[in-house]
Amino acid sequence: MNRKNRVGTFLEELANSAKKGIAWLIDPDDIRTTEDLENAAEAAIRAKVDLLFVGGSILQRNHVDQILSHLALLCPEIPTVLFPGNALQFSPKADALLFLSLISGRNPDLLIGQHVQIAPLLEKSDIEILPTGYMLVDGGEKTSVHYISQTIPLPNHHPDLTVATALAGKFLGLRYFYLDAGSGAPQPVSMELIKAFKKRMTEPLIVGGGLNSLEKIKNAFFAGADLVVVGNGIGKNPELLAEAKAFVESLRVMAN
Ligand SMILES: CC(C)=CCC/C(C)=C/CC/C(C)=C/CC/C(C)=C/COP(=O)(O)OP(=O)(O)O
Ligand SMILES: O=P(O)(O)OC[C@@H](O)CO
Ligand SMILES: [Mg+2]
Repeated sequence: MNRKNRVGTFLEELANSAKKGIAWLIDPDDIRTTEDLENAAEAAIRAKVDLLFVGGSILQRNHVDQILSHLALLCPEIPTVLFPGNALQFSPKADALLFLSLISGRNPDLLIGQHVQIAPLLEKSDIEILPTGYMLVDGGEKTSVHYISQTIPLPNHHPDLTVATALAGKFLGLRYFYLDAGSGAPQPVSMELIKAFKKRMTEPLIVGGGLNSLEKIKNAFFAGADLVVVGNGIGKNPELLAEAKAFVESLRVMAN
């Protein structure tokens, strides 16, 4: 087994420098034809996104495997990262897997259950495994993840709870953290929460949910997010990816 460490190294590099990254979350349900996928790959290459996340809370059909195989041919230079709502979405065709544990919740199936189901397959694959503390934050509205996970999100304005949760995750051995306000959240994760995390934690921080404008994305970065995930915002404004990436590039130039 030759397990790579490309995505983890990239995330750690972001956390240990002034560099920032952009991931595009592709919802498999939005990919209906080969043309949809070709267009997505072309847009990802044009915008120079750093990572392609693939997954959803639930899927209408499971063609994740096909999507990942095609993406590997269409844009081999952009790593694909599975962002699974459950073990059914696992595919060894991705470059990496967010091995999410929903540490903001108290649903044992999403803390350890789904993980046990998939562990033997993971051992046999050479996919990169990213042990990730996934923290759902109240984004002002109930989203699919709230409903599917049947958990209560962290309050968006009580940083001590988020920091305590992240610290517990770190002491359990989790190496990456994801603050998510949920897909399409009216209010993204607050700058206050992101800043509080970054003040106490050195681990890479992924932030997503409701980041549907350049201003919101910038705020997440200014507060300290290392990698920003954008999903639904792209459907409404296809230029958002390129704009966000251009902003990230300008920070890179300033840092050098
Ligand atoms: C480790 C493995 C294999 C599984 C564990 C899975 C866990 C813990 C998941 C946490 C909870 C969860 C359901 C996360 C899903 C996150 C996700 C991919 C959200 C994407 O957005 P959607 O909620 O599908 O958005 P739309 O409603 O816009 O389609
Ligand atoms: O679709 P959006 O709102 O960008 O959210 C992305 C992702 O963080 C949701 O889990
Ligand atoms: Mg979805």
